[in-house]
Amino acid sequence: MMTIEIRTVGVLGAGQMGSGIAQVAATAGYTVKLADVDLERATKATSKIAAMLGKLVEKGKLTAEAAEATAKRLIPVAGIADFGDCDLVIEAATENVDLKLKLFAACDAAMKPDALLASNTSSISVTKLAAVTKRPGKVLGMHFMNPVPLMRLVEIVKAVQTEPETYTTIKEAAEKMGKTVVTSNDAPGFLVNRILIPMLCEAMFAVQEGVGTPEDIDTGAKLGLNPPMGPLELADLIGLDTVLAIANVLYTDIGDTKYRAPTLLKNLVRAGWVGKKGGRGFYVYDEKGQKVPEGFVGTITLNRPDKLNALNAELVGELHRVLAEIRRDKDLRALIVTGAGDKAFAAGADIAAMSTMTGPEAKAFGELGHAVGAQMETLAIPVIAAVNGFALGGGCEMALACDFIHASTKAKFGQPEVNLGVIPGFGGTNRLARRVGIGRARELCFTGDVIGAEEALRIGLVNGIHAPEELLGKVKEIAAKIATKGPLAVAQAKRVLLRGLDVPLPTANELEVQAFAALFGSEDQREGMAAFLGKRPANFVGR
Ligand SMILES: CCCCCCCC(=O)CC(=O)SCCNC(=O)CCNC(=O)[C@H](O)C(C)(C)COP(=O)(O)OP(=O)(O)OC[C@H]1O[C@@H](n2cnc3c(N)ncnc32)[C@H](O)[C@@H]1OP(=O)(O)O
Ligand SMILES: NC(=O)C1=CN([C@@H]2O[C@H](COP(=O)(O)OP(=O)(O)OC[C@H]3O[C@@H](n4cnc5c(N)ncnc54)[C@H](O)[C@@H]3O)[C@@H](O)[C@H]2O)C=CC1
Repeated sequence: MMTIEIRTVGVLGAGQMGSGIAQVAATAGYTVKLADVDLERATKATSKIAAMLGKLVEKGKLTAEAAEATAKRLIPVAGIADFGDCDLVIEAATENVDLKLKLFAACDAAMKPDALLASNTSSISVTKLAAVTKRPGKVLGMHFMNPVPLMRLVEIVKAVQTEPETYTTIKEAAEKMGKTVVTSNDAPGFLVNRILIPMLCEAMFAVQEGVGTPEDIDTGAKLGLNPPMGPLELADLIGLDTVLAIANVLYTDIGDTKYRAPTLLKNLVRAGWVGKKGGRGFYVYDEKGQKVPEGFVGTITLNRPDKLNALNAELVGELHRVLAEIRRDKDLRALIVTGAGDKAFAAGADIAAMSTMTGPEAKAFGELGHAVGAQMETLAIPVIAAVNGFALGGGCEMALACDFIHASTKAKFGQPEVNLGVIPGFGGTNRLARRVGIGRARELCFTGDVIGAEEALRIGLVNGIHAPEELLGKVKEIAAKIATKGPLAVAQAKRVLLRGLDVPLPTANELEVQAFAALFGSEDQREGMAAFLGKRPANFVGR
């Protein structure tokens, strides 16, 4: 019996797997119709694939003509109703049996009678899916691996009903997409996940029982067993929701408790921490999907909210002590300073306390504030101010002593000391002039005017403004990004930028050359450059 010749492929589900399948199918010369829950998602995924093809052109792995022709073969569509002219539909929607049964019945109704229907399911019975269609002989599993464009395997799963011609046609199609095929009969988890999922779950049980940290488990597996990724890194890549769904199928269908999912996995999924695609799983990821080291970002919160975090001798003294401790902490790579409550970063030095101070007492207090500013400026790690409300007087000065400032849209800045018959005493006059220019600093210090976040952004006092509820998250993202960079390099950049401000340009340039050269020979310099050349993320250790 002849089976259909495949020209047009429908892909249902435009997530990480569906997008990859659409890319390799279009690259192989098939016309591809990509659908998701709506046209918008399918269109977004199509644009992402086009961007990915563009990257391959930049890297010289694909010609511009081939990329253009491939992109033209990719058509986002609104849904299953558009699959009428497809010769093959590959379903790659969320791993949920009820959903897939519904989608299979709908595809079957929309597709022409001789077209083939495959599922990329990781674990669900293909025989069960075939049984809800009127074409059970034309159904089978076509299990691609993640990331689809890079992984060479397709596991073909024969349903009980699959006709031999269906198998042969699909095998040829997979090979045309550049893949090697292995064949599995329909059993829970097929071949690859039957082996993989218990291994991933075992690694999670080890974390759950406190046997080792995720880092040690992954490093142990990578260096001891030689796979390219550790089991927990791989679970994060697959998606913890998908791993849980597969584990549940294995457990339910085989009925052996050795396949049960760890509570830790269930809890992570309940928390929405589904791995790399969601930004957090066993590890934390930035927007580019790069792993962000945790525990490297510290936060100091000025905590006296009933007085708008006004800086009295006790609070400034405590700040001085904590900063001295932070200087000795070899693990920290960035520090955030913010204020408690939702009204103030710090509304200045404590006016009640200052009102009774003698000249010498005021001098001592001012010197303590200056010492704190100098501590922040000379720490080897960047200090970022997250200004969540008023930053007035000494509060504005504390923020200015940080390397840079991000603020909430309701932040207010000012040096209103002239209203009290004094001037800034924690370094505000000079740091403000260096940050926003002498003219603006003079006006702010002479008038005592208080300015809003927009104006602070306009004059360069702050680097960015954010909705109040997003401020700390955004600043943490910036700090986390810095924490992924070479700590020695960041420290040298901070030092050169600070010291360079106060010396003539030729001297500043000399400082830069010395710092640049000093980094050569460090472990981090060797690692950073080797990682670039090896096309992998760098793992900096600060040595
Ligand atoms: C002599 C040593 C030299 C060393 C150098 C020191 C560093 C300097 O350069 C000098 C300075 O910082 S001088 C201080 C500059 N800051 C100001 O003038 C802002 C004062 N605060 C305000 O205008 C309003 O609270 C504000 C507009 C911010 C908010 O108004 P609200 O009506 O929303 O809130 P309030 O009801 O006023 O405030 C809530 C509670 O916080 C207390 N407070 C606010 N700012 C304070 C401050 N800077 N010092 C002491 N207490 C302060 C305020 O009194 C109130 O407390 P309760 O009355 O007990 O509820
Ligand atoms: N993540 C992995 O490493 C692998 C996953 N798979 C399988 O591939 C399938 C998809 O997984 P991923 O792409 O990782 O998940 P994903 O969460 O990245 O993508 C799933 C996509 O399905 C879409 N979807 C949900 N309901 C839909 C509906 N009613 N109609 C159309 N689209 C719908 C979602 O909007 C989403 O875009 C699952 O069956 C999974 O088990 C197979 C091999 C590896």
